[in-house]
Amino acid sequence: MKTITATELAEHSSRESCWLAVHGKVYDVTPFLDEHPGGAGLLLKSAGGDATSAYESIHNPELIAETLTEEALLGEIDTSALPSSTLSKEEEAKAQDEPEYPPLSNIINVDDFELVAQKYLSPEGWAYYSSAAENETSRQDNARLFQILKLRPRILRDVNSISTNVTILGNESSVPFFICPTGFAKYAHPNAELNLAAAAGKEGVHEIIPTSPSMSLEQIAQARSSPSQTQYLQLYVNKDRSKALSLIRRAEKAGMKGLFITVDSPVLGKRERDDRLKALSLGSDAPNTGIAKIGSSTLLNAGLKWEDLAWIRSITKLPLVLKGVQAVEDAVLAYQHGVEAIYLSNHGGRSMDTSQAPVLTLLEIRKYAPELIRNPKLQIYVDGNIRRGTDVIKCLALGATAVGVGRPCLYSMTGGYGEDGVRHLINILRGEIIGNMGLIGATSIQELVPSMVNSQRAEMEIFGGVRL
Ligand SMILES: Cc1cc2nc3c(=O)[nH]c(=O)nc-3n(C[C@H](O)[C@H](O)[C@H](O)COP(=O)(O)O)c2cc1C
Repeated sequence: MKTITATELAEHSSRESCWLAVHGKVYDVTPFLDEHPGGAGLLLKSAGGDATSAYESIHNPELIAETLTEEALLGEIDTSALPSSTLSKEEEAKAQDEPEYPPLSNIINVDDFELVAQKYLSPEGWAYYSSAAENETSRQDNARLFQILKLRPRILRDVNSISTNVTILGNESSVPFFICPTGFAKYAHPNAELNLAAAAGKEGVHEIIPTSPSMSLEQIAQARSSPSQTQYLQLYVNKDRSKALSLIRRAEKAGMKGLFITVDSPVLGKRERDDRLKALSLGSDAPNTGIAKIGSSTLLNAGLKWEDLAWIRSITKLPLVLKGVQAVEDAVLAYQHGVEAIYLSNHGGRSMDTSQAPVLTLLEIRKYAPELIRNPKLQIYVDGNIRRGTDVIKCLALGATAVGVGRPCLYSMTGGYGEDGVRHLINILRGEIIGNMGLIGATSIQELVPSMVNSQRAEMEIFGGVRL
């Protein structure tokens, strides 16, 4: 392959001729400038120089080969000849002046991690992680529902020995919560999904890997701490069936134990904080494009239908979960279509704003289709602002098998905490679950029963017009 010098590279730093170096290879991205989902401005920022860290902070290493034509690859460059940092003087000064983050022993609840994340993350990273759709009403409502559900502790039961074990899709988990799939984990830590995998394995927790992680599925599978560690793949079913099939085959080969098919985002929710920030930083030529749009442009499939489940079922033996069920009617349909589990979620409020909180959907199912609750053929998972052990206990008592934790897992890696931060987060939640199970009078998850939750106020919000 041809060798390109740093001087030669630097000569191509304009819209008319834009070359970039990524991982020691030089690409001519001029014809791709206007197709880049993040806008030409992002590419031009690194034009004529090394774009590796900018590329890596967002993209999966495989994406470049999948996206650019063979002709775009011009040659190799000796990376030691390139300037070691593309940071501006102000950015370098800021980096040296990094704020100190508290030791993990000072982080005593899940929300403490959010405060660190807000300080640590770049404005883009913070907007992408923390934002939700439109007025962010659903994100806030997910939290409000947990506030109006009240607990009814039972007394004088021997709670000396408490077990939090559950079985999720036939696999043992030490706790009734798992790590949700989340994209762009590298904003939080350079080792991103490797931290999540290692921490989950050491703590006996399951994790769901997103369709488009920031490193390859195979690398994440290799980060397991034991071969029996449980990982699942979240699937945005690609419009192109051959691509969907090839990802499913990779998931099987990499030992994933189930497919979580995301169904709450046929199109992308309008994330205004995310879009606004990108629009500002890229200037007037930028499309109205936040990180979410960049990441999802090739993933979402607006044409996906119930009938497509039969095709997925026909090509794999992996258990299927529908992630993003938001109404009892769809819970019943999912059951009729024979999926192994439904996952009640509004995507952390990031898809449709004012969509009801998943725990309200759980109450809706209890009211209209109680036969689905604790049904041996169907597990139910819930997510959306699970931040306390009591939130977990409320969902389980009302019939969920397990719950998902999203943003906090990303936040827990920030501040340089990495894998230790994720382990600390898991143990904070585990401790709160054990403590509150003791207080409520339950020694196992099975002993958490609906009468331990006073859901009367929340039930007044259940939709009255359901016809099944
Ligand atoms: C930054 C971020 C990225 C996400 N990426 C995905 C994704 O790629 N696929 C998916 O199914 N859900 C994704 N989600 C949704 C989560 O899986 C989960 O449903 C939600 O975050 C749960 O709410 P919580 O963050 O309040 O715990 C993402 C959420 C966040 C915050």
